Amino acid sequence: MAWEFRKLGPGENVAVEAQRDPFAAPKWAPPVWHMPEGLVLLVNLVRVIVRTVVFLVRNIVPVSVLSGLGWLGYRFGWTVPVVVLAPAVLGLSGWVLADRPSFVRWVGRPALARWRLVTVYRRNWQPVLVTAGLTKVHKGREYLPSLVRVRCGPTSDRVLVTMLKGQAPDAWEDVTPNLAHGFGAALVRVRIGDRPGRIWLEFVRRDALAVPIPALPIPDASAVDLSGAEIGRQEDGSPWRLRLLGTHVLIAGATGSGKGSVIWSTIRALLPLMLAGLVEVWAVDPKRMELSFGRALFERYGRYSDDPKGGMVDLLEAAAEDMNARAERFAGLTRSFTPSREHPFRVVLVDELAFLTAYCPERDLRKRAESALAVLTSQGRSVGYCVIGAQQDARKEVNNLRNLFPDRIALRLDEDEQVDMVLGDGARDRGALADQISPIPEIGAGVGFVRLETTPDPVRVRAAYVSDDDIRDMVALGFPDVEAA
Ligand SMILES: Nc1ncnc2c1ncn2[C@@H]1O[C@H](COP(=O)(O)OP(=O)(O)OP(=O)(O)O)[C@@H](O)[C@H]1O
Repeated sequence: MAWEFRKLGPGENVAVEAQRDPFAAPKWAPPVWHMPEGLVLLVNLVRVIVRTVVFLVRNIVPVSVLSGLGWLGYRFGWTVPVVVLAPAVLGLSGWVLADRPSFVRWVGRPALARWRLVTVYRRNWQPVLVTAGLTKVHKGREYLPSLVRVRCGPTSDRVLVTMLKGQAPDAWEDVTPNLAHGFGAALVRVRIGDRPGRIWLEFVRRDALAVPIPALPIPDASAVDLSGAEIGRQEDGSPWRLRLLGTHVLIAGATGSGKGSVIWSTIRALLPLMLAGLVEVWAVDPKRMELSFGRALFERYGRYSDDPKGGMVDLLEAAAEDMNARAERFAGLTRSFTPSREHPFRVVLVDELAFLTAYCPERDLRKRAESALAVLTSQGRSVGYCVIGAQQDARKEVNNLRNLFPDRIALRLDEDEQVDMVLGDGARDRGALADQISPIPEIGAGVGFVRLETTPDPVRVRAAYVSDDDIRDMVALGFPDVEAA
């Protein structure tokens, strides 16, 4: 449609639709006002002043320091600011040398957070959010979610965001790839914020778990905590502690995903208590691969079976029977379990659950194994029994005991829908991308996601790698008499 202007008087122009047809009804549009140049300049000047004041207030500390030093230099010469700065620089250097972690915590990280706030997040905030469709335009006005705070960790940034009124975290979860590319991060996860209407965006700058973690040192017996045995590292660099007391653990992962490293790191963490007679590991090893390496250890400090003709099922049934006897004995006496030599904490380790519950050709054995496992997992927690089951296939039809395992670990999985089957509904949307873990062993083996009790958000972890030599050393430690002979 073409428009033309009609001048009605000085400074009064009217925009009307250009019409070729002389008989058409006239169409009128609002007048276009002439804006005096001086007013335009004034408005722009006010804008610049407001922006400068906002910048100065937001950056009050660096601006005050720099202007103070500048003023000293101007008033008394450049040596004065240097003399003023020197003790501060010396003090900070001394701090770094004396206590680097506290310097990083109180100075390094906040300074990095400030820097990334200004140069990465605030700078790209509007264009990225507009492109990702997270802004709204209403009556010609653009509404933009606001950026509250940035915190920097060793490998990731956490950005606190106030969403638009009426927005939900799902809207952000749907566009995490856009946010990752927009802000130059490897990965973005959406976390619940400190109050309704707010979320934390976690921008992963680099993969802290990309390098294998060597086997952890065997702890002292007094340092072993059955409520949190250290078996690897979390993405934020803190130890990954696996709870064993009062729970059962399911480890799901495709072939080569590193289930063995989770199993062996757990045994390694328990070894001192096994040697002290306070923990027993009963191992069921249908694959005869992973666990057979430490067979001697289980036979001496627990039990071991790889017999497909019924030995493995017998072992499970013996465990269930013993557990029942223990439950009867403890009934009404105690509610919390403390391991002793008489009643050691018993870990029942099943390397491939699906073999016993789905693949075993004998129906009778399958049924017996399933019912022994169901008894152990449903009643064993409070009397010092913990079942650790590993399995390659997370599908429901393969393992319908899954829900009896309160704690579950998802290592690399073949399909995205298996993630929620293992970790529970919504886990993948909350960032548990177990199907995207690298199949290259050095990068992805032993890497997985867990859900901790304290937060519904899945946490990325990596188990330490216990090599064959490490296992040999552990076996040697378990047989000091043989070594001495
Ligand atoms: N935590 C780890 N860090 C680095 N490399 C690892 C780790 N765990 C395992 N690996 C490597 O990955 C390979 C596969 O590991 P592993 O045999 O434990 O997988 P799995 O899940 O038990 O497989 P399967 O189900 O086929 O037995 C191993 O050869 C090992 O070298």
